[in-house]
Amino acid sequence: MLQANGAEAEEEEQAEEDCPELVPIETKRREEEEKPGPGAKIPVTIISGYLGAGKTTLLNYILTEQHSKRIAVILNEFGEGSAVEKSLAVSQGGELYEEWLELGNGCLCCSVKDSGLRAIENLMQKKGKFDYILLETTGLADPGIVTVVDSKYGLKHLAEEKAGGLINEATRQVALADLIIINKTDLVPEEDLSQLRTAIRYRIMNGSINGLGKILETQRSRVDLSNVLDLHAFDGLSGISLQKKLQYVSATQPHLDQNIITVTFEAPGNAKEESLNVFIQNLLWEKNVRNKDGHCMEVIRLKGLVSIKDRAQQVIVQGVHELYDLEETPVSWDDDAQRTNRLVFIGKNLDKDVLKQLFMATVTETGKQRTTHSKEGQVCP
Ligand SMILES: Nc1nc2c(ncn2[C@@H]2O[C@H](COP(=O)(O)OP(=O)(O)OP(=O)(O)O)[C@@H](O)[C@H]2O)c(=O)[nH]1
Ligand SMILES: [Zn+2]
Repeated sequence: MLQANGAEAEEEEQAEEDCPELVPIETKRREEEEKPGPGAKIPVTIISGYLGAGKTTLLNYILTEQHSKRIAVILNEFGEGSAVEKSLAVSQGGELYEEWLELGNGCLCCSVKDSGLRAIENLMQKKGKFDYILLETTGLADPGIVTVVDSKYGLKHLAEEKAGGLINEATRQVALADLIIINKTDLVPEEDLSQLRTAIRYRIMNGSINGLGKILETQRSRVDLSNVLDLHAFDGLSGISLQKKLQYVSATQPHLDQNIITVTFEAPGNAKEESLNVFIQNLLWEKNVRNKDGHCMEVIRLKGLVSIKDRAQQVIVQGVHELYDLEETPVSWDDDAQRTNRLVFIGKNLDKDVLKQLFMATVTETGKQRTTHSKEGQVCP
């Protein structure tokens, strides 16, 4: 199923010539590593997983947890909304060496061939400043090595049907992972967890190149770091390099689910908390917000940095399917500066103008929360 045919094999060879070897393995001992020789390799860990599963939470945990490792992070971004993602994701201080990489809404294999690879190369030039490179890819990107799975929505993602009987993203991510982290175990009862475990094991056995993914369960992505950073321990077993994996995937699967798009915008002003909640609930719970064609918008993932009226602190909005949170950050708005709300929506049938207009209605004093694009009493399927 995942075998390359002749033409694809040629493409693979071509790609291999273009791409410097990225083999993520061969961690040297600390002492040996102090003076990195020409052949020294820095392990690359790719954190994959469906939208909102907990990848950034895992990155943040790794970056803030006490450990003696020097880690570089490349975090992919969502187009213009990158400022949001950065402010949500960056852990301050430390001696971390960070380099930001815009992958747009793209997939990893394309990105690794152009800007992604260059960013990694740039990091390689700074060899000696860090021991590991971590790279986060979006849920829709091609699979990597550590895959984070959402306990609450994982089964749904694994079961999603794709046109033409193609393997869905969630399944590919799980099948290709060296390490699978079942996260958010706090959100589900044991029966659900056990069902998810079974489904994942089944996918590993049946859809896999390596078939040896290790499974861990976490809350807030708190995993024993040796499991994440020392993936070379598993690699010997999988017998296939990162680059090969990416090529297998790019040769056999369309890159992204075309129907799912990202919409981002910025808007000035202070939102009224109650109106903001109604806006979000209409989108995530009622699902009664329609685009210009009359199709109901389906938001899979929502994140943003918002300004709420009478609150000094910046507030982060996080939504994953029907669940959402408004969380005050320790960061205060600069009094003199215009407060700017930044929002990122990922989903189907999204319309930027409509979303922005509805959001703007929550920030104007007179704005009534009235969605001209929702039909009374008619809920989307
Ligand atoms: N209840 C619960 N929530 C969690 C857990 N881990 C992460 N979250 C929340 O889930 C939301 C999404 O987490 P992120 O780490 O941003 O997910 P992500 O995979 O990086 O998301 P994308 O980059 O948008 O694909 C945030 O609101 C987190 O606080 C957990 O173990 N339990
Ligand atoms: Zn993230």
